[in-house]
Amino acid sequence: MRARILPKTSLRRALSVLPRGPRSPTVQYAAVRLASGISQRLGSDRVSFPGAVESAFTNDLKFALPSDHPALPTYRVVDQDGEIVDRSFKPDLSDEEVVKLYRHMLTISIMDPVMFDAQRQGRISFYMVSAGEEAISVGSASALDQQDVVFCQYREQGIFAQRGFTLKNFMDQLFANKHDLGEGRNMPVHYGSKELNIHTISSTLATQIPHASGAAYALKMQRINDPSLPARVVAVYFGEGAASEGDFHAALNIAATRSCPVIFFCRNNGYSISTPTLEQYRGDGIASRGIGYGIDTVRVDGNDIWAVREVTKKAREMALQDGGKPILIEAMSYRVSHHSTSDDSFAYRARVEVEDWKRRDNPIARLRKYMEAKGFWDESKEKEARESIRRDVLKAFSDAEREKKPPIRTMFEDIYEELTPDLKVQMEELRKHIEKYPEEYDVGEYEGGIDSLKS
Ligand SMILES: Cc1ncc(C[n+]2csc(CCOP(=O)(O)OP(=O)(O)O)c2C)c(N)n1
Ligand SMILES: [K+]
Repeated sequence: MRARILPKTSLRRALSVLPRGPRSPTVQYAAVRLASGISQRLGSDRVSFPGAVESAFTNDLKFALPSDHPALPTYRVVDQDGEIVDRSFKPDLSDEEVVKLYRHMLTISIMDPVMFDAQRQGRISFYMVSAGEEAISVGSASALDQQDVVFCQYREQGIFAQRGFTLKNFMDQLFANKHDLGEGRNMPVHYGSKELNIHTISSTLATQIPHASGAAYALKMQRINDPSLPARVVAVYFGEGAASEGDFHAALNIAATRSCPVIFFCRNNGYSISTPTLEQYRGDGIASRGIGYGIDTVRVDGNDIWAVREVTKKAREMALQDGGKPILIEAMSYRVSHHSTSDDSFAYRARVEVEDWKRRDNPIARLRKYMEAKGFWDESKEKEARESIRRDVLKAFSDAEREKKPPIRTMFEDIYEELTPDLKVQMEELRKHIEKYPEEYDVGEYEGGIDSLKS
């Protein structure tokens, strides 16, 4: 007899009728009994294992094969030619709002090569561009609430731009000047903004993912204690390479078991530095992992800003249902650029592959074609937009480059509320050292020079 497979949701449904919050052992056992009661009614055996209460018994010895499961489809609304392919789609933005999104994508794509070249000229120490991924960051950010909490990896400058990070904010961080919100302590591109609810980027891959689950759990608990608080979700971004880290798995599982309102947003761009996805995994991308952890999952065309917006809007809605739950979005794209200024990607991929991709599809060109077809964009508007953005980028660049670095003293601050006696001694040692070797240190670059080290 072939066993009947029960809907996966039945245990969850059984648990959902029970009161929320930590459950007593008796309540937990009741939920398992309830769920196994459902399976008994459908005619399977009487015993059910606590680890698989919804699994029916079978006499067929059969291994589940990945090939039995077709790859998850990739949702899209607008195709490469800017044509709407989802007939049910209704744009929810005015023409002016669409232009705003487009300008944010353009801004990033104009700032990126300027700063990449600035690194080559030795004017900043490092840079990473996000060419080909502008729709993912701008589109998803446009579907979040400003109060939602965001964790980024490092290739999501479009999220910062969309949430209100200005060109000055970008440049101040890149030049590590005295206006940098991080006081010059991080490598370039490791932005963060408390005001915009975006946590500071960390170089250490995937650490942001469990942080995001924890933050989502905190939001959920705060709202249980005070239901008048606004409903917020956490959105966390990472590459498919970062999803090979243990932190990714721990984060998904804790979010699933604790029902945390977090959107896991994977940018699958085909490469983790030099490692192509073919060598990174054998399963159906990152989406299959979400499903494996019991998380509602969708795959989307990352070059289609409309599709990215639609799935993010829906994901946000779902993440707030039933008291909160995690969602996974896998956005497919292609990393058009080198990984960073420290990489030459033609050492591991063919130039023709990249050229092919550029010709075939591009998120900015796609939205431009859409806007032109709708009749609210044309060549002269494009030219004006590109020129004015380029002017703004160069102005912010030269303003930020001219500014002094933060006071040297700031390197001792913000660890403790006040400088500890030990830190005061170290600061004094540094001051004496600089005074002893004045030719070795150009303290004039730093706000306040050596005086900031006086206690
Ligand atoms: C824990 C850790 N391991 C390795 C690295 C080195 N590293 C930096 S970026 C990167 C590739 C990550 O690729 P992916 O997550 O797919 O993002 P993408 O760069 O493609 O946007 C690696 C291996 C790191 N920063 N941290
Ligand atoms: K990647």
